[in-house]
Amino acid sequence: MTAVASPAIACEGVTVAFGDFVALRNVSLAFAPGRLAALIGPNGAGKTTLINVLSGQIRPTAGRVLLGGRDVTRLAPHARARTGLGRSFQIVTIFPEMTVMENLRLGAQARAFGLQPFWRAVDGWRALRERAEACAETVGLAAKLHSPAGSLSHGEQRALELGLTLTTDPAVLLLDEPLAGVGHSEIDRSVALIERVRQGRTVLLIEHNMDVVMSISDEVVVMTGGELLARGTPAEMRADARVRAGYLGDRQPAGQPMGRTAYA
Ligand SMILES: Nc1ncnc2c1ncn2[C@@H]1O[C@H](COP(=O)(O)OP(=O)(O)OP(=O)(O)O)[C@@H](O)[C@H]1O
Repeated sequence: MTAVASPAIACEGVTVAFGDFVALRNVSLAFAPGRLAALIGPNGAGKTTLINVLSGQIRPTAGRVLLGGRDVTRLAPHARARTGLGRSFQIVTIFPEMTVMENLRLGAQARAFGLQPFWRAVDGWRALRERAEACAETVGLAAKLHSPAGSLSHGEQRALELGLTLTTDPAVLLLDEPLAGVGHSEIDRSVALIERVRQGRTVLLIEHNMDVVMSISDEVVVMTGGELLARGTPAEMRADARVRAGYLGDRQPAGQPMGRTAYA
């Protein structure tokens, strides 16, 4: 009998209600290791809510979340981070007056040790510094290690944000609009960076830029009104009549962002 690998991350029957409003209704999804999937859909479709459920920021009203086959539904975000899950947020969450190194070191510390004092760990400080340097190198900020984060361009700040998600070397990365606010001149560089960090990882990202979604994704998941509408390869989604009618058709000129997000 052939062994079937567990999905890297999955949710089963997830429903999220905010009072009377149902933001997610019975959503089941599984992502195979090493794939990059994009979550698309109009504003309010439930994309961020789903990412929040997967990362532990929101406890679902019903359903469960599995990480590498293990039920993590009741684990807090930092506990999930320690089991190999990284996430970024729609807004940049770095400390502008701290240097790139300080941001990364603090990020590594918070994720690796939580509220525990890091100096309890053997060689904790050196390990944090080395991890921070490696992350800076990966996201192309090695030359800016000692620059205040606030002095970086927006694209570089996004790169730093991505670096922060890598401090625990996560197997699964959840990225909420990693290109939000990145100007045209920096998009190619940011996309190349995502391509680099996805190596050896499973990535689920929310993105409104359809050109980027169609070029980097192994698969596309389309949501609307808190439910799954369709799922498939970029080519399949382009050809899907329901998806075309809703998002990719005449209403949506090629290359234009979908929904609210504007690109400078
Ligand atoms: N904490 C909350 N309390 C009440 N309603 C919420 C809460 N969080 C989200 N919602 C609602 O749930 C719905 C889904 O929101 P969500 O942010 O998941 O959508 P989205 O697909 O990520 O949209 P966008 O592309 O605009 O970010 C929206 O109608 C939103 O107003």
